[in-house]
Amino acid sequence: MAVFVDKEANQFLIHAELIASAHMLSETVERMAKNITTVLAGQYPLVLCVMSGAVVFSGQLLPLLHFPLDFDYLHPTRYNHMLQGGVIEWKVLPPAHLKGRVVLVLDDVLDEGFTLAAIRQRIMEEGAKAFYSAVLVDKVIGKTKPISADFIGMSLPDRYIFGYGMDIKGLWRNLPAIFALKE
Ligand SMILES: O=P(O)(O)OC[C@H]1O[C@H](OP(=O)(O)OP(=O)(O)O)[C@H](O)[C@@H]1O
Ligand code: HPA
Repeated sequence: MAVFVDKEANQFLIHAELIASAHMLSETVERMAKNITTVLAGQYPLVLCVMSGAVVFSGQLLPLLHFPLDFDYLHPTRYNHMLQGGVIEWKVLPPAHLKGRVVLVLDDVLDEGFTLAAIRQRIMEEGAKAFYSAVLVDKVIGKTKPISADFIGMSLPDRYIFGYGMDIKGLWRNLPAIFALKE
């Protein structure tokens, strides 16, 4: 099993192209933290990490937000180890203590936008006072999306990306940079 996984994982890396380096990502997250601070400092927001893809982004961003906040997570999934999205399945729903709060949702990638739109709908239905979203990557897909993010790290072309929290068939969330398969 481990040998088979190693082989598949190495094949992905051999055919990968660097899209955003660790240095570029750290500068991007610093800039986002400044923008988020300008808008949300003093509002005691509830910050929600969208598991699993936003785990690295959230972990890097949080220590740069120097104001009081609460932190929790939610887990919808739509890709489930596939390269194309399907129906949204809620593995973990947004927490009940969001009622009356200013909520900031952190996600790794805004692709077709269905996941973030479903998250916003659920959070507003549960009684949040205001909804903000920050995405590390906004993909340029040439189609109108059902939602746009309030804070965007970088726009990238419509290619499947992985690393920095994002998986390719469940693998390589642990890479420190963002890669895409060579075209
Ligand atoms: O804009 P969309 O096309 O809806 O896609 C974006 C969502 O897809 C990914 O999650 P995924 O379903 O892969 O869950 P995971 O992070 O647990 O793998 C990603 O983390 C976003 O939340
Ligand atoms: O390009 C992607 N990479 C990883 N996860 C994703 N979820 C939507 N698009 C992507």
